[in-house]
Amino acid sequence: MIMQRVAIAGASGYAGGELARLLLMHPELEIGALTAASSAGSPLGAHQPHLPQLAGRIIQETTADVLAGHDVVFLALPHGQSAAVAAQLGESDTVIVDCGADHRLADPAAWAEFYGGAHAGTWPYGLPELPGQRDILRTARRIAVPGCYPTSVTLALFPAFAGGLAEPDVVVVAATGTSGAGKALKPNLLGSEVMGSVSAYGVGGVHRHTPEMEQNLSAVAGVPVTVAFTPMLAPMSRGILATCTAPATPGLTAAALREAYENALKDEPFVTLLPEGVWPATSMTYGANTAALQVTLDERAGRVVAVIAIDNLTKGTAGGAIQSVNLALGLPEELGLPTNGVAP
Ligand SMILES: NC(=O)C1=CN([C@@H]2O[C@H](COP(=O)(O)OP(=O)(O)OC[C@H]3O[C@@H](n4cnc5c(N)ncnc54)[C@H](OP(=O)(O)O)[C@@H]3O)[C@@H](O)[C@H]2O)C=CC1
Ligand SMILES: CC(=O)N[C@@H](CCC(=O)OP(=O)(O)O)C(=O)O
Repeated sequence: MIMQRVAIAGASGYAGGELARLLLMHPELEIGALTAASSAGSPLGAHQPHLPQLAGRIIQETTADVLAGHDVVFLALPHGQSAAVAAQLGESDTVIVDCGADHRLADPAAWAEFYGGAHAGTWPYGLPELPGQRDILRTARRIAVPGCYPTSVTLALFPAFAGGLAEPDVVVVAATGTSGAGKALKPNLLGSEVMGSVSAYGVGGVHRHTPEMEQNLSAVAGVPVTVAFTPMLAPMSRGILATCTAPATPGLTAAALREAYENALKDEPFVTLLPEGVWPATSMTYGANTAALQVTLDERAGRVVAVIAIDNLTKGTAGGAIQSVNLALGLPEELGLPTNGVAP
């Protein structure tokens, strides 16, 4: 069997480390160059000690020359850097996968409002579960990996909007772990600030993932969907738990809602609709490329309520990225990806 060679730019970071962990388990992808910035020249084992199989590999500079000659290049770099590196790589048949935000948004005005600076362009969106998206990804040579919160919220609500079961007025409250912010030291992420406390941040419609959620759900609904999004920081390293609600369309019953979700998700390998009465917890999805989902109708408030858990680094970044790459390379979508979590 001829293995396809894969480079990871940003290998010393959280997303790069999770890509490497998963790629070590992939039967048809082999890890080639590992690159970064300030850590170039040092062994990967100094930055990702949980990956002994790669401990002796030396991290290289992130240059077009080092990344050339691979079948797939994952860019797990800060916003702005991935567009710059992708531009240096130029036109090629290599599958280039941006784990950052640079190529996710279709609307340059939304980019300018939430990120600022020049919009790099729009690449095929790496969420195979979105209706119609699998076929697009099968021929894609550029892939924009969704943000971690948009992955969770889109998976939680797309069955409701695809079935015309909810009004386009979404409210999301979601808690995330600290790894979502990356490895660099940030004052609000010091252990003494995070331990034993849950706090809201990015309140009031300013979080940069808001337009991405609206983009995804509007495409499914066929009308503009607004999302009122409140993120929260929870004292855990990994995980997102998102509670997503929207007004139910008149006449919707709990049974019809459940049936619509069952039908929409029955063939999805990485979205589990939990048995009725079982509610998602981040611990169910730790290290798995699986989203754990539950839905109900709040009949008193007249709202669809969907609760979803993902691992932000697995389904929310690296696992979702490899799932899309499997499609782009003509491999089985599930190949090499863990579906089971770790419990307790
Ligand atoms: N963490 C998460 O849950 C998620 C992250 N992402 C995205 O993945 C990307 C990486 O995030 P994350 O891993 O958390 O971030 P980290 O801060 O943990 O890692 C950043 C990585 O990028 C490297 N790097 C920084 N600047 C440059 C540069 N100029 N040239 C080359 N390499 C550079 C760093 O290298 P060095 O250490 O040598 O400086 C490091 O390897 C981001 O775009 C983020 O949006 C997406 C979804 C979720
Ligand atoms: C705790 C924390 O700060 N979390 C990050 C998670 C977002 C993330 O990782 O998203 P990108 O893929 O767009 O980088 C945040 O809210 O900005």
